[in-house]
Amino acid sequence: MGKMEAAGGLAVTTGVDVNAAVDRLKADDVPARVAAKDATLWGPEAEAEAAIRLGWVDTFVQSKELVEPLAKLRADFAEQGIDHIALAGMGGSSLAPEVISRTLDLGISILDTTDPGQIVAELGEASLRRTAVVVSSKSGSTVETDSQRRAFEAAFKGVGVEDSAKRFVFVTDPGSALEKLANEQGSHLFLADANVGGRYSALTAFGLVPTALAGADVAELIEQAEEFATTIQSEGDNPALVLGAVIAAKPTITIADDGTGVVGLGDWAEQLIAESLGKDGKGTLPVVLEGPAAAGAGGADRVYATVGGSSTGLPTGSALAMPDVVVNGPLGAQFLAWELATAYAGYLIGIDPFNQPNVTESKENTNRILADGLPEERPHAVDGAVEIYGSHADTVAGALGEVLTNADREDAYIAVLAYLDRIDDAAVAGLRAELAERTGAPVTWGWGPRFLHSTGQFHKGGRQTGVFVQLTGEVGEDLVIPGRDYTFAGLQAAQAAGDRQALESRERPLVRFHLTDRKHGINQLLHAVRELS
Ligand SMILES: O=P(O)(O)OC[C@H]1O[C@](O)(CO)[C@@H](O)[C@@H]1O
Repeated sequence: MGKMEAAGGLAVTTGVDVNAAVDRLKADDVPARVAAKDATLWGPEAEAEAAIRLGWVDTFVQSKELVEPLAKLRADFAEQGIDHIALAGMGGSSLAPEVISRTLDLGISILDTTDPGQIVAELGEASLRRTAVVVSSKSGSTVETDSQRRAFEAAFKGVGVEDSAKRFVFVTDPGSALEKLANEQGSHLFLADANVGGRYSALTAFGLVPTALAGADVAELIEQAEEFATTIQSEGDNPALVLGAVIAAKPTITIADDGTGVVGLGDWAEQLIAESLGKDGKGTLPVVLEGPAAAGAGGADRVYATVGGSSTGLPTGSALAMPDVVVNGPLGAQFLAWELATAYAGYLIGIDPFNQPNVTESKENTNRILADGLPEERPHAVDGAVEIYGSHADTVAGALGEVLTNADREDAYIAVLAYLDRIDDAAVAGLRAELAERTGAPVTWGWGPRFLHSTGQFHKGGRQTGVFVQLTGEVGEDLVIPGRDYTFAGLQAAQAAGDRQALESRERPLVRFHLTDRKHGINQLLHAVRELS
């Protein structure tokens, strides 16, 4: 399948012709300049941010200091009968732990949501008694994370857990409100390297604290990164350089696990690529696939990547869609390789890979809605358990048909944004592949509010060709957020409405399906899409 470059335990094999881009990166000395943390590389406007965001290039070496204290804390927890880890965190503060947890089968509960049902499900008494909660936030002020922390605190107290502050492990940057709170209430505290942005923080305290507490051998992950780091400036095989050129090569990159041992890296890489590269009206759109050769994997406008743990570089994808690039190697090496590659792609595309200028807009809209109330909206039509907004159609099938028509133009992509429970409502994600089968456009799936910290940046800051489908749903059991005058359902609805306003202000088509009964509504959506040709 074209050429393979392998070094430091990781192999990148690709049929995409990236020779010119790789030559440019080499001629401009980009690998050496990134290794030397040269903040001038992405231009004068990016310099100030880059100066405080390049720590990830080697900070994993310092991360070794975490290994012993984390082993001790895990043993202390075990002595107290605490053997389950829940993680409250969004975006870069939870996506790397999720990949590590899935790859090593650690069973960490990741709460990157405001869906009340998903949170209530974590608060059962039996599970609470054996749970420690890692609260991870670089800024210390992310609303979802803060709300989740408050819910756990109240729940621990509610079931009579003594000294509940000691059930919390905070991971944050020095000087944040979370650091202050940890010190005030006596919770466990791990401070992260402030010179690493959230999406580049996999091998810092953010990636390692929750996973080590759940039993991961994080020393091994660090060693894998260290081995791979020896290749950064290689004049010979340089897999990260090739991967960077591949990421920059086409408007879209689709990503699937190849089934050889790294599970779910696509969700993490999605945030890294979307927030780093989706801005200034350009960038690469990442699309996470359900598996090898899923619908919409390949196409002239996209690079299809598979990721696996085996270092043989042999793809296991079906003959239906052979990958354009195969990235094989252990997880620690994968993290560093994709981070380097994204920074290189930013250089090639001419984008600052360290800021996320459009993320705040939806957050500000949400805050305003929480203060002033939800905007008055009436559905255009009601079809069974589904209210339809933002469409001229009277049926779900008709409205989905409009989505396909809107996406029937060069450069368009479809984004389905589901503010639902990604565990209980998981079946609805089948909509992505169904839409992908029926259109030539890339189709990306996002669970709200999780995607707001990932592809949300691209949708508002990248190429303005998105066709959006927003899904919201009635809530069964709501949950108060202690100390706040809104509930989780209120926050979730305000986030959906805030993002809707941000997208609509760009005059992008957005149809919203509100499920008045989630199970029935999901069945209806899936049934309706299958009726479309
Ligand atoms: O770790 P924090 O500060 O809670 O931020 C979580 C996420 O929110 C963002 O800042 C913006 O969406 C991401 O870049 C980040 O990973």
